[in-house]
Amino acid sequence: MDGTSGRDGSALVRWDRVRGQLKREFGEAAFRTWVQPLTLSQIGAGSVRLGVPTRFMRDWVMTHYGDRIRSLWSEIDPSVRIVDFVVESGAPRPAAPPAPPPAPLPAPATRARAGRTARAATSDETRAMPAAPAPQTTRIEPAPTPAAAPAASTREAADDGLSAPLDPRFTFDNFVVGKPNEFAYAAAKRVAETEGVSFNPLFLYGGVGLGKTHLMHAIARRLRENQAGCRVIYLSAEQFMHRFIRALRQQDTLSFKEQFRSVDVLMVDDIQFISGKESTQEEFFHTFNALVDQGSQIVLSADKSPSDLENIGQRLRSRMGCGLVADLHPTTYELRLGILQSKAEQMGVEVPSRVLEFIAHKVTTNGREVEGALIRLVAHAQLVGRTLTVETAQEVLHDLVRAYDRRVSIEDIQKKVAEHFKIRLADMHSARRARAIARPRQVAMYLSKQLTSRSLPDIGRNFGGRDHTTVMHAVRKIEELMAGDPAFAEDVDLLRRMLES
Ligand SMILES: Nc1ncnc2c1ncn2[C@@H]1O[C@H](COP(=O)(O)OP(=O)(O)OP(=O)(O)O)[C@@H](O)[C@H]1O
Repeated sequence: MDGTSGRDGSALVRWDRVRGQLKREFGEAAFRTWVQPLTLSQIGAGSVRLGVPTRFMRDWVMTHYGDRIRSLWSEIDPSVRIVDFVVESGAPRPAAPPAPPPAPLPAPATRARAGRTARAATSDETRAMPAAPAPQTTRIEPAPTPAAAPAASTREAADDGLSAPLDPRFTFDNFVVGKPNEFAYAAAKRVAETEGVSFNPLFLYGGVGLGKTHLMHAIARRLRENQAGCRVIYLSAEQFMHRFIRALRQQDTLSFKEQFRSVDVLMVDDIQFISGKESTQEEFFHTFNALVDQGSQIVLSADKSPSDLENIGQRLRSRMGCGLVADLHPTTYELRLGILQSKAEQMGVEVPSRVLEFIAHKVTTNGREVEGALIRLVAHAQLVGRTLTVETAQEVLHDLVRAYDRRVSIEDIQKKVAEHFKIRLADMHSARRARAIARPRQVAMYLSKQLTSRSLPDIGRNFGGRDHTTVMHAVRKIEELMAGDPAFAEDVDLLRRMLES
């Protein structure tokens, strides 16, 4: 890389064009938060180096915008094939808090998937860089095509062009196990750690963002690590279909069949994608049968159980359901908290436990959304130099919290608690002090504090005009009782889960 001639006027013009296009595509707010702080550090033969102010920001930009930045550079200057992101402490930080909220949450499937094609630079690549200060470099290269696949520097890359890259964060060690996913986790581990076939197929299913892809990647990685020579192919059903269509177009279905039928483990993610796509289903059905017959392992994931998949032929559905079907249930508070702790650790940031608890209470959908909320909060705090507090979280995540509060109201909580403890709803507002009445009322106040973002005085008003200190006392009392009495804690937790579902 020629650092001296690097930042000439024409390079800056090209960088401006890339930035202009990014702004049009991602919008003003995302641009201001993520693209504006990048600086053109160097440009040389075939590569561009961009400076990023923090490591966290580098990871986020690389995952969410890296591929697009690289392809825009290549469009404007076809000689550019590599874009490096380098943490440079001197790179500008945005002067003012970005308003509106910093960045869009990653759009469920597409953004996240696009991010997964990026890979961290290997130490060899980093050594090849000039001696310029590049302590934390991450590089985006074009996804290898079969013809141009580089000599494998990672195991994933070694697996010819068939397999999709594996996200290095999606390992068994990073998967948080709780009641909702313990069965799926155990089944996934069994497949990953058994030589030969376990359950065929293993079919993992569950709603959006509950960890199916994470488990699939973990299985593939573990198999490759532990079983040398085992050919493991992991790809999405969409990629399977595109490969099939390409083979049809190139009149090369024979080698397509050979490729897919010679693997030891075939893993196909989001199999619901082939709903209504009859030729792909037909081809997949034959591949499936051939692999089962020859004793290869198959692992599939979907958003529904095999029997509930619509527009997939009956015979394929029944084949898919004849191994082990394991579902991932919606997350609980504890699981979300565990996921948040694990993600914060992976991001290398210290987040106060009260903040993590706040997110786990307020963002109740799935792993992807809680992670998105955490990233957004940490990015905001880092970029505008604020400390991570519950108040910051309340402010930065206000849209998510509001959406949640619309779902659970104090009235819902009162009704559910009254029903559960068999007291009259009117007693939530009454002045009666008998313990049989006062305790459920305290539970309802506690849950109102946990499950809504209403203030203490506001909660008090909804309980017969009580004072905020009464609510505070109720919250403390219930926390104390829960800590000392597991049966009571379970009861309160059950109520919370019913309200959250
Ligand atoms: N139990 C868990 N432990 C750790 N991380 C989790 C867990 N569940 C979900 N996640 C995280 O949530 C995010 C979304 O998970 P993943 O992509 O695996 O979801 P999915 O079930 O495949 O969703 P989709 O159906 O949308 O593809 C990932 O970052 C993943 O690491």
